[in-house]
Amino acid sequence: MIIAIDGPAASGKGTVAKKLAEHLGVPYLDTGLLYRAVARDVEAKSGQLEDAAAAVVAAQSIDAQTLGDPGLRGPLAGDKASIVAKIPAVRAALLDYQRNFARSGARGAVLDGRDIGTVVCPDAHIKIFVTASDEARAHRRYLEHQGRGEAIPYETVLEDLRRRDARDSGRTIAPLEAAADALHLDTTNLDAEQTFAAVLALIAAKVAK
Ligand SMILES: Nc1ncnc2c1ncn2[C@@H]1O[C@H](COP(=O)(O)OP(=O)(O)OP(=O)(O)O)[C@@H](O)[C@H]1O
Ligand SMILES: Nc1ccn([C@@H]2O[C@H](COP(=O)(O)O)[C@@H](O)[C@H]2O)c(=O)n1
Repeated sequence: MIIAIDGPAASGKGTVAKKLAEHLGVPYLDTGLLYRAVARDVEAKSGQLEDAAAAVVAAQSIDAQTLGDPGLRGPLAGDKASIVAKIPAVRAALLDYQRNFARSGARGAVLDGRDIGTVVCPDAHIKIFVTASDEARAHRRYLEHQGRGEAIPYETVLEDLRRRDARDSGRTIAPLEAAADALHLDTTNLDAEQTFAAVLALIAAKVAK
């Protein structure tokens, strides 16, 4: 069973996707890391995030071993990722990687991102679009930064999130949007455990249909 989980930044999709994959015993891919890695590599090579040719080379040579790089975390890496993510040839170059991953698990896989249900795995058995209010998402990310000892003001975090969401939703190719057949989950008033329980309930209801 392929499960596609999409949603805006800090909606909690990665947390629930990872937990779900562990629960089901299937592989999990955080596809945002691919775009973050492309931004890191293109910047190291050409210094220009908008250098489409260099970005495509970086996308074609993604090294899974480097996706755990702590330098890929954080708001700056996310912002840079959203710049290379607007380049159509980069998205095309990452498609095979993501689709091969989705097919790699004998019993399925869980992928999270922005376009998994719409573009990467349009035939996914389950699609979930996770949202939360801007303020709830910013608060979560603010706490996350604090936990890492990074003192970023809440207002800055909120502005960063909104700017990135606008870029992701407004791009012409594979924008952040729910697939027509996605199940929607608003996690504004749910903690991570409640979100996981809600996702399991959505899946059970869909499978029972
Ligand atoms: N339901 C929840 N309630 C409160 N906090 C949550 C919830 N889900 C996740 N979190 C916390 O919120 C932060 C963002 O969660 P997460 O990284 O899963 O979001 P995301 O949607 O995958 O973000 P991104 O797309 O930027 O990677 C993390 O610190 C996480 O621990
Ligand atoms: N399927 C995806 C996943 C991510 N992106 C872009 O990467 C940025 C970083 O993603 P995170 O999930 O790690 O925050 C994101 O803002 C998108 O621009 C994408 O386009 N498609």
